[in-house]
Parts: sequence; structure tokens; C-alpha cells
Amino acid sequence: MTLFSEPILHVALPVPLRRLFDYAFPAGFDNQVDEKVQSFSAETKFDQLVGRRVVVPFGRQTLIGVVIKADHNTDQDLSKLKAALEILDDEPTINPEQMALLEWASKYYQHPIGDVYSAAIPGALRTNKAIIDLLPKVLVKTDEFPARKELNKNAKQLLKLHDLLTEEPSTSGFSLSRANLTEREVPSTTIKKFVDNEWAQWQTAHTSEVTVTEQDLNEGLQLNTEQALAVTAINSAEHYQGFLLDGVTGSGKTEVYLQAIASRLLKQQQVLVCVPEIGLTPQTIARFQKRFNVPIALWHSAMTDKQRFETWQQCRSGTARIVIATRSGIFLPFKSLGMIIIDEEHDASFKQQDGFRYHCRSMALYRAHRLNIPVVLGSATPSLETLQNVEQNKFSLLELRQRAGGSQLPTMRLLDLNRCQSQAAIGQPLLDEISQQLKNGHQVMLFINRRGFAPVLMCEECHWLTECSRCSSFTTFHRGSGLLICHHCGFQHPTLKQCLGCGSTRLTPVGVGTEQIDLQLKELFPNVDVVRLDRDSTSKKGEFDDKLNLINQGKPMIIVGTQMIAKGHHFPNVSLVGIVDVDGALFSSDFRAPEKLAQLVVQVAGRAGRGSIKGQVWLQTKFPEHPVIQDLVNNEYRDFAKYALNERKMLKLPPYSHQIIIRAESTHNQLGHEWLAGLAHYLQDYEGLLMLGPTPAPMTRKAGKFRHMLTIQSESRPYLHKLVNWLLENLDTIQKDNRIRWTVDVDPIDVS
Ligand SMILES: Nc1ncnc2c1ncn2[C@@H]1O[C@H](COP(=O)(O)OP(=O)(O)OP(=O)(O)O)[C@@H](O)[C@H]1O
Ligand SMILES: [Zn+2]
Repeated sequence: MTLFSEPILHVALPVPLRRLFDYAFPAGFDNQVDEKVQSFSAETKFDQLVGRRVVVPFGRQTLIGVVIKADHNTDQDLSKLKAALEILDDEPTINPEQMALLEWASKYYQHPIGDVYSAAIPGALRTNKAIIDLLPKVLVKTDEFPARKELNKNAKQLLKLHDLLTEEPSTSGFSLSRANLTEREVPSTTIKKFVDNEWAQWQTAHTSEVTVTEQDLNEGLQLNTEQALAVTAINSAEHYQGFLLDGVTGSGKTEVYLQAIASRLLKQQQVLVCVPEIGLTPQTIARFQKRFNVPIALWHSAMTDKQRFETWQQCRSGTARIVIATRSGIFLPFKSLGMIIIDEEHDASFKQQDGFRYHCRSMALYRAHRLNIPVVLGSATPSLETLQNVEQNKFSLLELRQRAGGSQLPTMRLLDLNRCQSQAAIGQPLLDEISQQLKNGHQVMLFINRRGFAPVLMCEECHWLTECSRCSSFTTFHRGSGLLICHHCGFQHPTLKQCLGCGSTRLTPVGVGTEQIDLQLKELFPNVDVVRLDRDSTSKKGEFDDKLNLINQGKPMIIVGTQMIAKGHHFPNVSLVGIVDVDGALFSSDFRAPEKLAQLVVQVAGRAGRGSIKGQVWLQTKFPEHPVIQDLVNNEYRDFAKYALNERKMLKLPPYSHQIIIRAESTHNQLGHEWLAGLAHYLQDYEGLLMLGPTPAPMTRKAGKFRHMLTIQSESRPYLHKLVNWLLENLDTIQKDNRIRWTVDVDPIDVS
């Protein structure tokens, strides 16, 4: 039977099922596939198929999948086996190194393999377009290319394009891509004329890999001793080695990265730099571009599919030498990856919070280990996980204790809100200090972790609060847009004129958000600019950059913002940072809350005094005696971290134990709870396994669904993973319930 002589394809499909799907060879396959594959023997032919995209029938749909394996075996009834429709491309989309990474990730995060593969395929390739058709094209001469004198000497545009094509692109180092021609103002009608006359044609650009030499690297700063030691250590790592670059804010970590990157570039290797979502600012990119005269590619969620495809292509062809990416850049294919850097490694945005809940840092460690290359984690406020790895000698510690370039660390001050008047949620002494700093010609930064005008509207008569009808949460009042918005499910409606409880019209805002502080400060300080940086005020294209440029002019002004101002920025004229409201985080049920708070406060504080002026940081609170507040004001982050790690060790909490959360959502109130209790029942007799819950999630109801969770904890990670894996694989027989939507979160960091 022909089916036996042809391979059976085991395909990963983008569906939420924990298995591969078998397909027979596409009919007429030999005509479809490139000659290269045809000429191989049966066995190597199998290998050639691995990693390729295939189009397959799936129920009534057609899906694009990836061949994981090709062999002669299938558990399926051969007569029912459907044939794949088409094998796309004459090359694999996923290379063997990526496949190993994805396979590991699928197992480790207990996530369906097809979904994991999907994360590694750029959007443009999740369609049945062939790679070759998406590759950038350049215009080149044909044999019919006319002599210049044959053209009408008044046809200026024709002559111009003729000249451009005559110039030998390979020697002058440019190629005539569509974008390039537009930039040179060649009209498309002119191009069409050349193509129609067959004087020129579009051809797939052959990306030439250039050799990086000393000439491509601009000179770096003179390193201080600590920086120099760090660079030397990283540069001498020839194999896998994990480094923690623990450097206080403004200590010049970026300079260390740049110089370590330089030596990898000279070895003709590529470097991947992962940054938090909000860390990919034009300033960061500019700093890399100024230093290196090599192709630098970007990867982040605001890019179009086309732009991302280009980065993907440049990575795998080896053209891009540096890739600056957010979380999902860790899936990119590389030709010769020589080092991975994770900047601000403690940042929560490295963990995907829905669907395939991977952590970029963990993936980077696995990948670096497999590729046998160094990986550098950098932070002023390392995560406790990473500090534990240092403690256990799994990472080498590189410390930068001093700020670079002569600036000093700011002084911290506590402002007890119980003992002073306040306006716009800001204590009077801090307001006075703000005036003083502005008078001195400096900039002031105020941090508040909540956007909008006020977290909630309250009825003054019956104390009714504006709630989200779909979540166990309140809707935030946005005065500018006149909307009440739920920040959890996105639900929004025009603000209310009347209380829904008693009908009174006396609705007032309670609490503050960035929008309100912004407005009130504008009234209090009418003579200076007040610039607000949060998601609402920077959503238009270019708005964020415009604001950064304004701040960078250095004029006295007040900057009000959320998380967005906390990290990475270098504004030398900021002398005072006010942290308006941290109290909410002091009483959280999340055992990670103090760690997150300490990291946030230290990062925000780190924006002060980065130039020649010494900075100060004011921390406002109603709970000045709280131990975390005391630690933040009187001690360093490392003291806090030491204490916190000790506490986790005593309580056997992560990183001294490992957790997996199974969450269940349902429209029925108790269903999720019962279902999880059933699961817990299966595991309860295993020693060394701790069942926490099931409990309602902190946010009990979200977007109309009731949410419950079961946390499973163990000191042995392999044991925990093995048992949970067994549970999930047998879920269908143990406890199937179609009314439940469940998810798995391995190494959870956010329990909301
Ligand atoms: N060796 C050096 N000599 C002089 N200036 C330096 C040196 N290294 C870094 N700097 C300067 O110090 C400032 C802070 O450096 P950088 O932004 O790299 O610090 P960082 O540790 O990444 O900061 P953060 O974590 O707070 O974002 C920059 O203006 C940088 O140009
Ligand atoms: Zn809601």
C-alpha cells in the first residue's frame, strides 16, 4: 500500500488539545515538494520534513500545523487517516534547536504542544503563505536592461531609476527594495514601466552576512572597576554560565551589557536582549544604535506582522546581530546565538499571564544551557528566585554597588500622612518640597500606581459604590472621557448621574488616580508643565515619545505616572521623586506583595538624582511602622531581600518550594470549587505534596465567570510536575466537565 511507503506526519496544530495529530502524505506530494527532498532516501526524507509547516483538514476547517515527526507509525485506523493538503515551503519553519526548546516548554508548562508551537511562529506564517513569497524583494536589472541613451532624455524619472539600477548594488552596499525606492522618491509608475518592459524584475533579496570588525563598534565609556570586572567575567564565559548583574539603579548596567555585547559581535555571534514591555523605549534603542554599526532588529507587540516577519527572517538568516525584544522574542530562531541578556529580570511582564503561561527568564536559562552559551540577568532589584540561584551557586554574582558617572544614590524620606494636611492626595510637606525643587529649576516625578481619575465613585447618601456588573471589582472613574471603566474586564459605560442604590445624585469620587493628580497639580502649579505618563495619556501614536522628548529638554516640570515611569528612564534633571500611595500593597494576601512593592519602590526611587544633583525620594504612608516600609526607608534592597528569602525558607514558600496553580472558571457559582475539590482528592494521599485550597480566586468573579483555584505545592519540582502531568493527562477519564474552563499555571507569580 502506498500509505505504508510514504511517511505519516505527526503534526502539532494550534488547538487546545494535548496531543499531536496524524496525517497521511498529501496527494501528489512529490510534485509539490522541492527537488532536494525528493532526492533523499526514505529515512533522510523523514528528517527533511520535520519542522515544516503543513496545511491539514481539521473537522470542517483547514489549519496550519508543524510536522514534529515523520515515520511509518500511527495508532489511527489507516482507512480513516486523512491526508495533509499541502506542505508549505521547501525548508523548515522551526529549526531543531527551537523544537527542543518548545518540546521542553510544552512539558514544563504543561501546555498543549500545538499552542506552544503557535507561539514560535510569527503571525505572517500562521497563514498558508509561503515564506519565499513574504521575503523582501529587490529590483534588479534583467538582460533586457536598455542603454541609457535609448531612453527619452526628458524622462527624468526613468533616467533616475536607470541610474540607480546601473549603480552596482553589491559594491555600493544598498539594495533597491520597495521601501528604498519610495525613500528615493521613485514613482511606482516608473517602476511599473521597468517591470512591464522586462528591463528589471523583483527578486528575493539575498541577505548578505557581513563580518563585524572593530570599525563597526564605537568606543564605549571608560568603565569603573566594578563594571570592568563584570565585563571581563562575562566575556570569559565560553560555555553556559548564568550571571546575575546586581547593580543599584544608575550603576551602568547597560554599559556593561553594551561592552559584553561588543565582544560577542566580534566573534560573529548574535545577541538577544530581552527587556520588559515598557522598557523598549526609543532611548534604549538609540543607545544601541549609537554604539554599534551592525543590523539591530526589534521584536515587540506593537509591530505589524510584516515587521515581525522581517525580524524573524533576519534572526534566522544571521543578518540581525542584536535583537532587542520583549518576552516572546525568546522563541526567535537564531543562526549563531552567542549570549542572552535579560534586563530587569525581576519584571513581571516576562511571565505570560494567560494561555501559554511561560516565563521568558526560565526559557532563556534552558535555551542558553542547551546552546552552551552565557546568559546575563540584570536588575537593581533581583527576584528572590534569582537570588536563591546565586545562594546555591548556580549563578555567578556580579555586583555594581556605586552609581556610575559620579552621581549619588538618593536619600529616602518617610512622610507620615497621619500627621499632616494633604491636597490632591499629597502631603503638605511634600507639596512644599515640590515648589522648592521647581524653583531650583529641577524636575519632580510623582508615582501613583493607578490610572484614571478615581478608583471608584461613591454615593454620599447610601455609600453605594460603582461596581462592575461582571467582576467582583469596582469601575474606575475616567473624568476626561466621562467613562466608568473596569480595568479587569474592560467593560465600560458612560458615567452615572444617579446612584443605582438610592437614586441620589450625590456621587463623588473616592481615592485618587493619575488623572486626578494631574488635574489638581495643574491648578496648584499653574506656571509649570505637568506631564502625565500612563496608558490612557500615551495611547495615541507618538504621544509617549513626544512626552519623553519634552521631559528630556530638562525644563522644570512635574511628571505624574504609573509603572510606565518606574523603569529604565534616565532623566538627569529629576531631583525629587514622590511615591504617593503604597499602602494598598501592604496588606495583600499575596505572599509576593512585599517583594513586588520593594522592587517597585526601589525602581521608582532610582529615577531620582541621576545627574549631578543629589536626589531625594519621599514615601507617603499611613502606616509608617510597617516593617516593609521601615526596610525600604532605612535599608537597602539587598537587606530586604535577605530577610524576605529567610522568611520564605521558614515558611517553605517559593523559591524554597514549587507551585502549580490549577484555575477553574464557570458561570455557576460553586461548580469550579467542586471540580477542583475533586482533583485535590486524587492527589491528597501523596506525601510531600501540599494542597492549598480550592479557594475562590482573589478576584472571585471576572467578566461574568466565577473563578476558583487550587494551588499544589511541593519541595521537589520533578515530583510535583510528574503528578500534575499525570493528573492532566487523565483528566478526561477522571473528571470531565464541559461547563468548566480550566488552566494550568506553572511557577505562578500573579494570583489575582
Ligand atoms: N563608566 C561610566 N562612566 C561614566 N558614566 C557612565 C559609566 N557607566 C554608565 N554611565 C552613565 O551612567 C548613567 C546610568 O547608566 P545606565 O543607564 O547604564 O544604568 P543602569 O544601571 O542601567 O540604570 P537603571 O537600572 O537605573 O535603569 C548613564 O547616563 C550612563 O551613560
Ligand atoms: Zn469587570
